[in-house]
Amino acid sequence: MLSVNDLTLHYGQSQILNGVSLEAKPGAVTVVMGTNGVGKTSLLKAISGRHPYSGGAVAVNGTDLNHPTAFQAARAGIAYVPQGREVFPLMTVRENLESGFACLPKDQHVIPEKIFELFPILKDFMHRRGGDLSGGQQQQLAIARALITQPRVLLLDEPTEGIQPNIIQQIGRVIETLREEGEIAIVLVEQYFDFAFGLADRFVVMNRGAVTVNAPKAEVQRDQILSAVSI
Ligand SMILES: Nc1ncnc2c1ncn2[C@@H]1O[C@H](COP(=O)(O)OP(=O)(O)OP(=O)(O)O)[C@@H](O)[C@H]1O
Repeated sequence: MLSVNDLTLHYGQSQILNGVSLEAKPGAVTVVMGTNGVGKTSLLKAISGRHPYSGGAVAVNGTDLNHPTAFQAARAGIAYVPQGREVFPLMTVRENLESGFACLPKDQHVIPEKIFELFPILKDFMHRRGGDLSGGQQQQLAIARALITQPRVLLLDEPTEGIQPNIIQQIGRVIETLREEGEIAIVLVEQYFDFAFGLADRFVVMNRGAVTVNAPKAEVQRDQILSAVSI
């Protein structure tokens, strides 16, 4: 379980997050939505240790991570798939996957067969360079690399951006599979409304660095969320 409590974040003098709180439970998809620039990516960066937060707390299963570095957050079970994927272009698919081993003990440096069940294309392309894959394949590689770290929390930043429809469907099925397995808390930042709405168990809507809606799907109307995230 991921708990974010009263998180604030600044870039220099600009305050971007103004006390964000949310919880994400294992086996559930928590969708974070909001218009451009409200702070969704900044929130994921703060949770994953990619940018320091100024105040508040991030905890996994009740343990406060206390301003973690990216490595410490990964060790604590937080995996982050950034917007734009950040696949290593000159490294092979295998090497990209193996980079996820960095936060695991040596005896766990094995790529689980489950990765190839979720993403069969990666098995065929193990020796291709990351930069030679299509955008959709790179997105699958980025999610697979995150799963290699055996996370308890998976943060996905706009995984459908610039991806063709059939791969978006595959990514949706992977998210559903992870939800059914019930081990990982999934936090999905997504602008593709129908994709996000279809997968969501809980909605967090942000506006200007603050949470304006935080509710389970059963308690919200589609149009309510749609109007909250439309300009
Ligand atoms: N490194 C940075 N330095 C200064 N300002 C930044 C930095 N990164 C983001 N910002 C600003 O912080 C605000 C929030 O950006 P952020 O990327 O978190 O929003 P977002 O909701 O993810 O937007 P989008 O949907 O466009 O990705 C924006 O005004 C952005 O310009």
